[in-house]
Amino acid sequence: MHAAARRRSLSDPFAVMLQPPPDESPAQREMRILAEQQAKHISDAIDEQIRMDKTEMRKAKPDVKILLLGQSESGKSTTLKQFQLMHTPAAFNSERLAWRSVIYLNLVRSIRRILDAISANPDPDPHDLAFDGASIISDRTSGVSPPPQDPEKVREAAEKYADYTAQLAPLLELEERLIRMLSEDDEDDEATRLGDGSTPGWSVPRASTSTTSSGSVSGRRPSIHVDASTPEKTAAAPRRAEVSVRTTSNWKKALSLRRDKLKSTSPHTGTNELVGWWEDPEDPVHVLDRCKAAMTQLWEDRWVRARLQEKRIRLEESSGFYLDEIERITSKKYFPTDDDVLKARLKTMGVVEHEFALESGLRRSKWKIYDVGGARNQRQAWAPYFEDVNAIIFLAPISAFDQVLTEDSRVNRLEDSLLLWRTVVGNKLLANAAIVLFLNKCDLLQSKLESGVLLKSHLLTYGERPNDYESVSKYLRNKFGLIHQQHTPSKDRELYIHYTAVTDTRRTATIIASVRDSVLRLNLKTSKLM
Ligand SMILES: Nc1nc2c(ncn2[C@@H]2O[C@H](COP(=O)(O)OP(=O)(O)OP(=O)(O)O)[C@@H](O)[C@H]2O)c(=O)[nH]1
Ligand SMILES: [Mg+2]
Repeated sequence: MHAAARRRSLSDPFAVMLQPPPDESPAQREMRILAEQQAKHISDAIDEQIRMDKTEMRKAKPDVKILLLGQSESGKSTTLKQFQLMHTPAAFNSERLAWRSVIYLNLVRSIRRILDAISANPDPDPHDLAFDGASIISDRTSGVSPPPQDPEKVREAAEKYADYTAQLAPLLELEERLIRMLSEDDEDDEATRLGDGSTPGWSVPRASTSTTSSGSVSGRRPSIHVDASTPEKTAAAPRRAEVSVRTTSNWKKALSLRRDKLKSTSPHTGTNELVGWWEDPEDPVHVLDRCKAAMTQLWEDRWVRARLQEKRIRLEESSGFYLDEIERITSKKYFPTDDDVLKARLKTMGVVEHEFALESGLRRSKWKIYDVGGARNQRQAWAPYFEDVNAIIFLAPISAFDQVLTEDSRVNRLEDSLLLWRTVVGNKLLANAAIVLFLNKCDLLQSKLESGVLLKSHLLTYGERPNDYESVSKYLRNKFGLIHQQHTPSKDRELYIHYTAVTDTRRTATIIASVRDSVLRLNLKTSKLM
């Protein structure tokens, strides 16, 4: 309340009572004026405090709350990285070095996938089916036993496998070490509590870890762990399971700060000096450097490529693919580029919150963006965030039409995306939220179609339509659009659809700017209506 409004009028009985007495002496008058001045001073201070509190409150409340939704590997965290690159580049840069370990881990994992694939006695791994883009149709008919093998070929395969495994054994040890490094600041009880990722304790917003644009973390400690939660990922081979991260900041900090530990005592001055990580004999880069030639040989081996093709393993289309750049990635002074960081794959567990200040025209707005885990056992954590969200960015990786889910190899990824989309757009809590659909991984869709993979083999309703990028992308756009139209609880809600490849910085920057403007425009319209 303003001070003037608190001053009492003469009709106020208290004001009448407080009127100066008619026989007031000059000394009394002076005292009274002083007291009134003090009271006014206090009253003004209170008013100022209230005004400041209001401003603070306005500051604390984000203008826009956005949820990134979509199945696992749809590109949610990559989209968030693009927001960071555009709006908090300093924070992105400060975390760049920490991504090195994830990139190494992705590279080592690709090598292990090849070794598994060429193994003479392969251990059937449902992840590989999901990973290599095996179609749901071919999976369902794969009960046929393989033709009898030529003994000479079997011997050759066994020799090759033994040879490569011996040369690359240090990499397999390095994989364990990298996982340990990434989870070093994890707490035992936390890791246990996380369990299968469905513990109610962290599935509600309150329990989420809050990260700000500058990368600071508040709330619970993060944890990175090998996700052995899904049925397929049991005792078979925990190393095969994907490495996941509950939050993104502490591990980044821990690995960036590792640089500070790299001090050596100078032989000349006797003082501690900061040195590069490559001077640290324990750094993973040395193992990678030693295995560089064997890795390159393995990846370029035509016999190996033929085995991968037989098993329909298309590593080039997989997440965290760096095999074409072994030389650069394993060099001693390797420093991840923007593209390397965007390509790095680390599965999200739980919900991660990021804040951004976005400029649009002359207006600066505060955005909170929530990145969630998209795997099936993560989805129950989404609903508590629906309530007052302003917009949803839903990512549907349309290149995945011939792939199955990692967590359930019976389910086609496109089918899962369509069902998930239907649930999201039909949700009443989201009736007032703007819906933005990213038909993502368009780059992969294009190369997949060009390599001859037919959409109609996986999506029967596609029929005899042409199998080119234009026709397929348009068809899928219409399919998603129609589901929205049929299931939306508010008929006049606008749907914004974009064809995206969120690893492409230039293209995504334009799309993000357009999303920002649409969301702000809608927000303004809604607040005027209220
Ligand atoms: N080529 C290509 N790769 C992409 C694209 N979008 C994402 N990726 C890659 O796909 C992988 C998975 O992306 P993420 O952003 O980690 O997926 P997510 O949706 O956060 O997955 P969860 O955390 O498991 O829910 C990463 O290695 C990305 O670099 C794209 O449009 N094109
Ligand atoms: Mg993620």
